[in-house]
Amino acid sequence: MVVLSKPILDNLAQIKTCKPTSNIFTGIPIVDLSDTNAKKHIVKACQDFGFFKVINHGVSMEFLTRLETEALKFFKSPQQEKEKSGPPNPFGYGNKNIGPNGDVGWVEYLLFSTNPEFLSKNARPVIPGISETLWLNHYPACPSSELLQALSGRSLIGFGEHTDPQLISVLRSNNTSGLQICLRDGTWVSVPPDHTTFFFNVGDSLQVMTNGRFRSVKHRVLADSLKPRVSMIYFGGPPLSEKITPLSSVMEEGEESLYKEFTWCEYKKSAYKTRLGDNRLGLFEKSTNQ
Ligand SMILES: O=C(O)CCC(=O)C(=O)O
Ligand SMILES: [Fe+2]
Repeated sequence: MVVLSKPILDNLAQIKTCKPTSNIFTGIPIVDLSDTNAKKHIVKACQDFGFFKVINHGVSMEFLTRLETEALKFFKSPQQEKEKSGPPNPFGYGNKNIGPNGDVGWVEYLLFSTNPEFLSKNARPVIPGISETLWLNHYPACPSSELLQALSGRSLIGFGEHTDPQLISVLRSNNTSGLQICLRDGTWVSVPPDHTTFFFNVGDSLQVMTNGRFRSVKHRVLADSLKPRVSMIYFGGPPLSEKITPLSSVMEEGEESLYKEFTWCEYKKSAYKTRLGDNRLGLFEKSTNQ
């Protein structure tokens, strides 16, 4: 019998585990930004999967490695030091608790705003007029053989299943696996990591703006017990007061919106009251007989 020490049991108590899947997804659409047809490939990928990987993006490896090194430096600092940058409310350091409604994961993170009032004078938003957040995640490797044994082959959930509420998310990670996406048929598949590329995923707002043509993809992260994973995600969302409605340019004649009208501010407020895995868009869907 394995007798676990109290701190390890405390660590495990609230964090969910799941059976690791060996389902490696080899069909991820790859968009080459140097290809003149890149736009077409992006649209198809957003329709089919809500997910794609970008190569030839022009961001230097040296810059990405520097960012990763700085992120790791922060996450390796003493817990007390890190806590001084918390809570993540709305920006700062968070540990295990994700959001205010009881979601927990094997993850610590740092949330930044790119809002001008928080930025140094040398920094500027990536897309002016868009509400932007940067999120750094660190999924530590399993700290002890005791915990590893207690898991008995199961994986700790690093970041539980969810869709991103914004328009688009751009993710770069180190070469540790963990990210999984849910395909249309409900199968979870693992995305092979690639530290040289960026992964893009469609968020809820873009699903609404395309009246369901683009798919806000459900995803999650399983922690790797042997290697830490570090990821950085840029979330581009609408401005706060913006109404989220289907774009007239994508609608066909006579086509009705599948969603009730709402602003990004209303959506954020409503999402804040839900759990990570809830279908947040459900509240804003029109019922079929409306
Ligand atoms: O850390 C990752 O790889 C993805 C995390 C994620 O989905 C998120 O922060 O919304
Ligand atoms: Fe996400």
